[in-house]
Amino acid sequence: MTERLGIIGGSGVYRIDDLEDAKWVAIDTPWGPSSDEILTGTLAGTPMAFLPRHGRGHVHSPTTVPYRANIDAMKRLGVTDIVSVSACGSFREHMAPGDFVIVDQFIDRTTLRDTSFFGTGCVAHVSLAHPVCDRLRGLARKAAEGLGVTLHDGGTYLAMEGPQFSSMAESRMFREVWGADVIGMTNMPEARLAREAEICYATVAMITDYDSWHPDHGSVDITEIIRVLGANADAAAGLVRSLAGAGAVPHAPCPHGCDRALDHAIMTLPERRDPELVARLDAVAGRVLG
Ligand SMILES: CSC[C@H]1O[C@H](OP(=O)(O)O)[C@H](O)[C@@H]1O
Ligand SMILES: Nc1ncnc2[nH]cnc12
Repeated sequence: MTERLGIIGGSGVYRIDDLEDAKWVAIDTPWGPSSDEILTGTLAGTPMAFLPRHGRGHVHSPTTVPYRANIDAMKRLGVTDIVSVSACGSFREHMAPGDFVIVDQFIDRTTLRDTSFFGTGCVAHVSLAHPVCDRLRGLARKAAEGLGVTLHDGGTYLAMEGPQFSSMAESRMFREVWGADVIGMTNMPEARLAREAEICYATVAMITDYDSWHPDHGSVDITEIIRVLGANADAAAGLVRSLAGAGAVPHAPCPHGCDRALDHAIMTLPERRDPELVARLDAVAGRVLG
């Protein structure tokens, strides 16, 4: 199968331009439909698969995004590496609206989502100590250089359930006590599921606001977020173009083992596995389930 670079576009990023042989394709998955059709094509010679996380027209809330279907569909299309381009609030004075942060860690505060492909009848435990693929992160950082935006190399992304923004007390706690740098609502469980599907994953956080902690910036305001996203549209498009030329695909074996995450992860004895669940795992875990 053709290997592809996957891009998951967040708020404000609903399509990518300049693809050769561009085609929106619907992929059937055992986890239901993905957020939208997936845009396939070639950019800078690289086969691509682009998925608007919330769907074109922003249909899905952070809670109702079908994360499992999205990752499964990307896997079925041959995606080996996914870069998420996401709108985020900032907990750091020096990470200002308009800046990009190349995230390297996550804290998961989501509560209402399916967080795993595995379960009763096929139990698996993958490592998530380093949820971001360091090689892909390096490529994303390089791709973001020269876009004319201020870049921050490394940062902890806190994923909240939403859809409401944080209270000021939460915002202060996340920043002062928990050490988070940016906040969003979507990259978990996406990163967990990508790891289970043995897909390298990295996030470029586009800072849109100072959340609710900053004494000089009042509380987070969606109108302002949309304004910043609009102002960043060219930089986001430039990022995707240079990511395509960054060499993630064709995919060499991942030095961090993201693409072998299931090697020793499945605990359930073959004779005790649920055939229905095993069948649903054909794309995600077919490599190890046979
Ligand atoms: C439009 S502000 C809140 C919304 O934006 C972010 O989405 P995404 O990560 O898909 O760019 C955030 O997580 C919320 O879903
Ligand atoms: N302050 C914020 N909190 C959560 N998600 C966001 N997305 C953009 N800004 C955000």
